[in-house]
Amino acid sequence: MLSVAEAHSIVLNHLLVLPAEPVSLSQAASRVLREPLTADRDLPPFNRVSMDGIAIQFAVFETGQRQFRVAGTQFAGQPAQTLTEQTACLEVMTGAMLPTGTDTVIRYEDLQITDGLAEIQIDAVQVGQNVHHRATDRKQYEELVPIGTRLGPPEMAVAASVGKATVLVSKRPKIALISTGDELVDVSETPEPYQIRRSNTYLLQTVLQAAGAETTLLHLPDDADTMETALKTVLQEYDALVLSGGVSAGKADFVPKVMERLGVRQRFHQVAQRPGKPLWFGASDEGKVVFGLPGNPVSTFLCAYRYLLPWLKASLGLPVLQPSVARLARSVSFTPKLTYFLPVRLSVSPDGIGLATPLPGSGSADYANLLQCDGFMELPPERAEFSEGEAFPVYTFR
Ligand SMILES: Nc1nc2c(c(=O)[nH]1)N[C@H]1C(S)=C(S)[C@@H](COP(=O)(O)OP(=O)(O)OC[C@H]3O[C@@H](n4cnc5c(N)ncnc54)[C@H](O)[C@@H]3O)O[C@H]1N2
Ligand code: MOO
Ligand SMILES: [Mg+2]
Repeated sequence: MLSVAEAHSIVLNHLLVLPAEPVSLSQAASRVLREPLTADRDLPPFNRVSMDGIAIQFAVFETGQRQFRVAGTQFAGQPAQTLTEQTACLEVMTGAMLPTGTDTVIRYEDLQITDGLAEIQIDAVQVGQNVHHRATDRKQYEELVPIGTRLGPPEMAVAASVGKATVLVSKRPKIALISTGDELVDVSETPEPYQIRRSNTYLLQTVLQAAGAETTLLHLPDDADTMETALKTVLQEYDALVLSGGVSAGKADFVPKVMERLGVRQRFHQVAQRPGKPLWFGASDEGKVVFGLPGNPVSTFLCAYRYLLPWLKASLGLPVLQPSVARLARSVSFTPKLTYFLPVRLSVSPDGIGLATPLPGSGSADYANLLQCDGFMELPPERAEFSEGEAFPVYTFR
């Protein structure tokens, strides 16, 4: 049976190829850049006054002069004025252009202005102080944000400041999230005693939307022909399908068979792991990708976090999620020769070390257990005993 690392690597060999599309900047938050952002002007574009006060010529201050006649006021949003009389000054406001003929700004806090005469009350003045000089942050044409960056708050601010009203980004992958199972009813329905409400697709939607996918929720019964007919259309309309349920050994587990009929070639079925052993993965020759996640909710979640999310991030050109490392807060035994994804609660010990406390629970159908869970610790298959204090990788989702 395939190892976790082998399955992960096969999944990452089937990334989506996403076209680029222009979107207006107001719709671009969290999208992934397909063009670099470059400075259209120097940053800052002019010598910018950075404190409210007066602008003077430093050479005059150096001669010992402390009183300067106020010759006018330079506000932000105006072209630069010129100080014609060298021994005078101009009042200047933060964000204004530094007036021509001046080079230094003294704050109001360090002055007294009486009857149009400003008296400087400090001696420690540096030439050029309180001026944010043109091009000191970045030069015109310099690349500010490279291709492949996700547009977070600073990137959005930079895009706006360089005039990108429209920005080229990766198209969001269209992913269909499909629950399967005759026992499943809609969230709005009252289940019969033999039914439950479907929950996996809501879990999947939360994982995938946050990472930038456009998702649609669908449901199919446990009937191979109905599934085949419906999925034929779905495959044409979406970049990828994520099914939950119908992939293990039951008489109503039709997903692998239906996918084969639809020309989606199986790349693997079953991974040496718990939970999630029945995981199915396939791709069509046209590049459509299908994840068949095991239906038990904890398996669905683990597989979504360990395989689907890295695949989506890599398809978007984003860094694939890296596990953190924590120490086991108590010893654990697990004898099957499978990678064991242990649900844990994370905390920090008094000496600053990350601690993972195993959560008791009744297995992979116990989705209520996830409410207390911060992540899954990945314990390797070749061992059965894991001692308190040993460190292992943890995939966290909080
Ligand atoms: N003989 C074997 N039986 C099973 C095996 C096995 O290897 N041999 N594997 C077990 C494991 S591990 C898992 S996990 C499940 C996987 O089952 P399927 O992927 O075939 O899923 P279903 O049979 O359709 O459902 C399993 C379970 O999950 C519930 N479910 C399904 N979808 C949803 C949903 N959208 N929301 C909430 N709950 C859902 C479903 O009601 C079932 O209880 O198979 C084991 N069996
Ligand atoms: O993946 Mo199954 O969830 O081990 O029960
Ligand atoms: Mg089944």
